[in-house]
Amino acid sequence: MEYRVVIPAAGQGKRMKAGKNKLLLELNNCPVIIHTLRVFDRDPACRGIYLAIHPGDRKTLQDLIRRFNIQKVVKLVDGGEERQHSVYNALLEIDEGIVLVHDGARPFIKQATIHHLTEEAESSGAAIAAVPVKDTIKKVKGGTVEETIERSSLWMVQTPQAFRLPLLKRAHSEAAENGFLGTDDASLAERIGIDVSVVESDYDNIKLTTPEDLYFAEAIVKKQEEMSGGNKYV
Ligand SMILES: Nc1ccn([C@@H]2O[C@H](COP(=O)(O)OP(=O)(O)OP(=O)(O)O)[C@@H](O)[C@H]2O)c(=O)n1
Ligand SMILES: C[C@](O)(CO)[C@H](O)COP(=O)(O)O
Repeated sequence: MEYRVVIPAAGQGKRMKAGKNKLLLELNNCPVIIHTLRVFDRDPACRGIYLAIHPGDRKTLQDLIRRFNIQKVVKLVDGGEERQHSVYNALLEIDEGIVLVHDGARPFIKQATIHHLTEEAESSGAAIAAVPVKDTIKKVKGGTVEETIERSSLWMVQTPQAFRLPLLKRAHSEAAENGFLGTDDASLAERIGIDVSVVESDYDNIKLTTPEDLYFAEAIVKKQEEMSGGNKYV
């Protein structure tokens, strides 16, 4: 199932405290954003990458895309103040088909998950990657436990999130009209009554958010290289 992908990459990485966009940090001598772009660039089903960027990173990203021979970036779009604005700006450049939204900061997404999501979005309209919560989750107020939340129905939501394009455009435009800001794209669809399917992903698909995530990322890169004899994208 062919698709196009929006990759929001316009953040500042404040929680990473790297002093620059965390997507430019290197894992195994290759910037995080290139790891992410390569997964889609090497997927025959991907018909185009729409990258939302901070204007200050444009030249750097153009150079990296050229240096690492990434072929499928159709457009570098200026991002916005929040992730949601960045995604919407890129979305407006796409006209047809199934669209995925995938964080630039999640470099370990697997092609199998992408394909499962695109098929699910084609049949149901909207599908997200997620994994079951492993820890016990409690609601805390003022330092005291209010409630232990039943865990069996709790999932940690990731990206990619896949949609039929008109549905996601409507979800974004209605959110913008109503001043609603969500932390993911599915929440914009949920609020206008759209059912969102869940596709079970894996725990390697981490988002690089805080400094300790880099230790996990190094370990995942190493594991993937060992498993694939040096080529983690096959
Ligand atoms: N205005 C923004 C904010 C975030 N992102 C992107 O959305 C993804 C997920 O966001 P997050 O991990 O929160 O990244 P940052 O916003 O960079 O991090 P922080 O919140 O710590 O500043 C990242 O690929 C990030 O580049 C974006 O395109 N535009
Ligand atoms: C979209 C997301 O990655 C799903 O887990 C997440 O919600 C992004 O949120 P953040 O606040 O930008 O980390």
